[in-house]
Amino acid sequence: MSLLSVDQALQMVLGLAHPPRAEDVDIHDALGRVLMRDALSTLTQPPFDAAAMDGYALRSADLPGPLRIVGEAAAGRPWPGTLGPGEALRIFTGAPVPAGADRVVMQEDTARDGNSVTVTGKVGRTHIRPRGNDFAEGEAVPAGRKLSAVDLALLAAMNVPRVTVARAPRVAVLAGGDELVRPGEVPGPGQIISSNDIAVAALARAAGAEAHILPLARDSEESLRAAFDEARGADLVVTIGGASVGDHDLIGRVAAGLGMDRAFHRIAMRPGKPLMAGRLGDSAILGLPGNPVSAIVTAVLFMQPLIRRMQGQAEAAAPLGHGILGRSLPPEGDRQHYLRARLGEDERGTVVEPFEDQDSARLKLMAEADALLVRPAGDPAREIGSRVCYIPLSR
Ligand SMILES: Nc1nc2c(c(=O)[nH]1)N[C@H]1C(S)=C(S)[C@@H](COP(=O)(O)OP(=O)(O)OC[C@H]3O[C@@H](n4cnc5c(N)ncnc54)[C@H](O)[C@@H]3O)O[C@H]1N2
Ligand code: MOO
Repeated sequence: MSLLSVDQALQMVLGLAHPPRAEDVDIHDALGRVLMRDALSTLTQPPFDAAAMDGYALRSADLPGPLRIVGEAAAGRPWPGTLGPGEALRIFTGAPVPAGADRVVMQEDTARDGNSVTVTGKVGRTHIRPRGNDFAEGEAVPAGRKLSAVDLALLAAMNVPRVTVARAPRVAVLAGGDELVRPGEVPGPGQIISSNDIAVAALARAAGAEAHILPLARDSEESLRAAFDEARGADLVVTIGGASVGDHDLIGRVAAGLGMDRAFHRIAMRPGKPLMAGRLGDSAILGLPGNPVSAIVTAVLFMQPLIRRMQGQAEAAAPLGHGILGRSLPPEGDRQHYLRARLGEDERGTVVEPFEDQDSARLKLMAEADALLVRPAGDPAREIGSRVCYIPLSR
């Protein structure tokens, strides 16, 4: 039987997402959250025609003067009058431009003599920011948007102190294996440090989740059942390891015993063939392979998109870039291949240079990669300079 393609598997994984749940949060707490309702500006910005430069507000018809200075306006200190013929107002950036004036002349282009000012330079732009030229009352930051630092500033300027966002999906990360100990502990004979759960939880958080790393499970059904019990209530349970065909690969068996409705448990992907997905009670479940690179690649390709979809993001899949191949490659096998690669630039554009060694246990090489070069199953041999797709890896 042929294995599911990566695209088919991704659609099934995205289908595991529950509809996003709404909560209201203060904008201070909204970084990286996904808006569920349009956030509507309660203000127009600027609220008045505003000076864009320090200088003098005046009437173009009076140029070049001399003009009589009748007062002063600064940001937060408007001048209440109307400018008459032959008059100028000393004005500072951000101040309301008074009625009657149609331009601000920079002070560098003027000569002042006591209470009068003459324009000495060439006048060009009006240096007035018209009311509403940034945004108008009622304009929206649209639903579906993942809020950046700049978006938070925009919401603040719009006087929107609270927003309705998708609740952060709760993700429980479950690593298991008798060989694993925690960072800082001293590994015994045959033991290594558990690293995958650290990366997977961080990737989950980067996609907007609240991630919780469970205690390390041992290679026994009892230990795994206890771990699943602790994961109860999570929107998504992500297991790591124990997914392949070895005698100790228990995850699938234990999850099945607990009633998991499995969507698939192997896909045509390299690395990452032993990927599993399904549903366990109210939780989605993703079983990532144990090899460090395989766990991280499948987390980027499946877990992060699922977390994004759980927050209502339409564009959930990992983004694709296009570039030029930096080294020749032999024909591909029957699984879609994600090769760790470095990105460079030359006159042809982005150059994608895959590493020679693609061992899925080499974490340090993975850490040196900027991108995953994507090669479809059955891709023929490729020459240097071929056009290729890649998934950028954020640092
Ligand atoms: N006979 C076969 N053997 C294997 C196959 C296969 O198809 N037939 N597939 C290989 C592939 S591909 C992968 S990927 C691995 C996946 O195996 P598991 O998901 O069952 O993972 P484990 O056996 O538990 O571990 C594999 C490897 O990764 C290390 N590991 C596990 N968890 C962590 C962790 N949290 N942090 C760091 N390292 C971890 C573990 O010690 C093993 O070295 O199976 C191949 N074998
Ligand atoms: O499928 Mo494994 O994930 O190649 O290392």
